Amino acid sequence: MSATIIDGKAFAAKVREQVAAHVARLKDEHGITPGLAVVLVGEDPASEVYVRNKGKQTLEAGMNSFEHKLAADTSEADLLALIDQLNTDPAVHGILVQLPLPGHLNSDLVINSIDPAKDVDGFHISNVGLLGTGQKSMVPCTPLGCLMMLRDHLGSLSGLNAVVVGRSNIVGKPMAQLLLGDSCTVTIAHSRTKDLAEVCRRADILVAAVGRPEMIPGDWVKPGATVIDVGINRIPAPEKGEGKHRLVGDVEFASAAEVAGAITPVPGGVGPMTIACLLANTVTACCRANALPEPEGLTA
Ligand SMILES: Nc1nc(=O)c2c([nH]1)NC[C@@H]1CN(c3ccc(C(=O)N[C@@H](CCC(=O)O)C(=O)O)cc3)C=[N+]21
Repeated sequence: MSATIIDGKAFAAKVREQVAAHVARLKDEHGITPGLAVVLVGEDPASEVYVRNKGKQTLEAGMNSFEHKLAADTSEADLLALIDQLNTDPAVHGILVQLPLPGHLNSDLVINSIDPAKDVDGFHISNVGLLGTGQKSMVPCTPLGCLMMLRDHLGSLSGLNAVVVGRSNIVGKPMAQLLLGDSCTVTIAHSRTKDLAEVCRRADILVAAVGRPEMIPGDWVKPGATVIDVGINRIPAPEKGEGKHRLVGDVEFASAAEVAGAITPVPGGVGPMTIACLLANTVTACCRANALPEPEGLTA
């Protein structure tokens, strides 16, 4: 293995320290405590673990955490009423509605009912439009975390060929916008892309966000490239015992690490950075709501 491992877990811990320091200052100097509300509809066990981790890290950073767990059959009207209440609650600076929502709920409608200033996921159409036009916005947490790691590792991204594999609204598209904002030449590839391997081999920066376990082998990676693996896929691991699972990314780590200049591992890469950026976005939203200076280095 020749690649540098980009330690997202350690990086995320540093980001959380910066967040905590800023939160302490907001409390001391202004008597303000940032608050994050997380809304979970239904009882997906994986989501519950994730929501619990977010709540724990929010409190550890000195912020308030408000968890709202609703039944799987909650009506759209009830969910919209809760969001309305959170929109007007001055103690709530950030609102996250855990996705995916149960099928009977229109997630576009729900997301777009969140006050854009409190939309710490950056999924509201108004934030999407602001990001796309290079204006100040709330930036989606996963792509923001990827950008922080890329800037930290590479310094300038200017002029580099970036290939984003995956075109989702939550990762692929906003990631492409951020890379364009840092003057990369950006290609968005996806499952229908012709000669995907060739396209990937041109990438100085390869971001994999397709959600298919180990889909990208090492021989699709340009020697020396920086590889960001967004995938978090749970696959059976009979070698660990019956019914056991392990996490893998969208990139075949062992072979890619032979070729890449740097690579993020799964777990311990993009995942922890996503949660750290959620906390960072909550502080940013709180500062903006109170017309106070924003934390430096924690926004795009
Ligand atoms: N509105 C909304 N916003 C989200 O940001 C959002 C969401 N809905 N729905 C669910 C997904 C999933 N997600 C993860 C974040 C961090 C880890 C993470 O920290 N993973 C650890 C491993 C955790 C483990 O061991 O299971 C790691 O990669 O090292 C995982 C998953 C955010 N999501």
